[in-house]
Amino acid sequence: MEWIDISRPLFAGVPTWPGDTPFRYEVSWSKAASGSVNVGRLTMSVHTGTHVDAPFHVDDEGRRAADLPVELYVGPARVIDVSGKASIGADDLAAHDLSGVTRLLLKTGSWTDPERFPADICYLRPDLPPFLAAKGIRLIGVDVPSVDPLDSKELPAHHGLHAHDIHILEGVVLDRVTPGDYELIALPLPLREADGSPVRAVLRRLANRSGE
Ligand SMILES: Nc1ccccc1C(=O)C[C@H](N)C(=O)O
Ligand SMILES: [Zn+2]
Ligand SMILES: [Zn+2]
Repeated sequence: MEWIDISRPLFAGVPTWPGDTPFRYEVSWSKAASGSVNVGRLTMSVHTGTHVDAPFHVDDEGRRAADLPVELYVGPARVIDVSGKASIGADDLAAHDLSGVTRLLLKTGSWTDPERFPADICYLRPDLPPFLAAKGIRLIGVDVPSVDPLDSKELPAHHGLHAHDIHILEGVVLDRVTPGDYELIALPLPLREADGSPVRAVLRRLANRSGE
């Protein structure tokens, strides 16, 4: 089985959260100047492209990127299609059998133009975190830049997920991914202070178990 890259490419001009630090890569020391190598430097918000939020993003006492348990970001994951909805709550997932699922990726299809930051996205309603926690889910992934509405200041989904110890993966690309069971790798960098981290996220199909 092939690995499917579900990461967004990072380049100058990659869509970023309005007002946040633009992505930049520059060769700070060129091969010509150094006589031996090109050496690059990155400037970016950690919430760019495909990334994880660390609890410190919404909680001053919360864990930083380097404290995130690697086990959470490697292992079986279920991809489900929830496209065509303005938001997702417990009702929307009631028809899905999520027994045994610890990592859940929601294909909302609501970030349609990868070249632009979306104007409107499918978000998670406040009744979703307790529902997911009751199912045993520990990691939720979405194909949009946030689990909350883009204009939200209170961030109920971020706080609700954090309160239920469910970790957040944002900005995955699921357009080419068929719903089903996969092996996921989406490891954060060991950034000691950071409130999140870019990740390289990949999926590999697992042998079919359920009929989904
Ligand atoms: N970059 C920002 C700048 C200002 C305010 C919010 C953000 C965010 O990134 C929030 C988003 N819910 C996120 O976790 O990615
Ligand atoms: Zn984020
Ligand atoms: Zn977030």
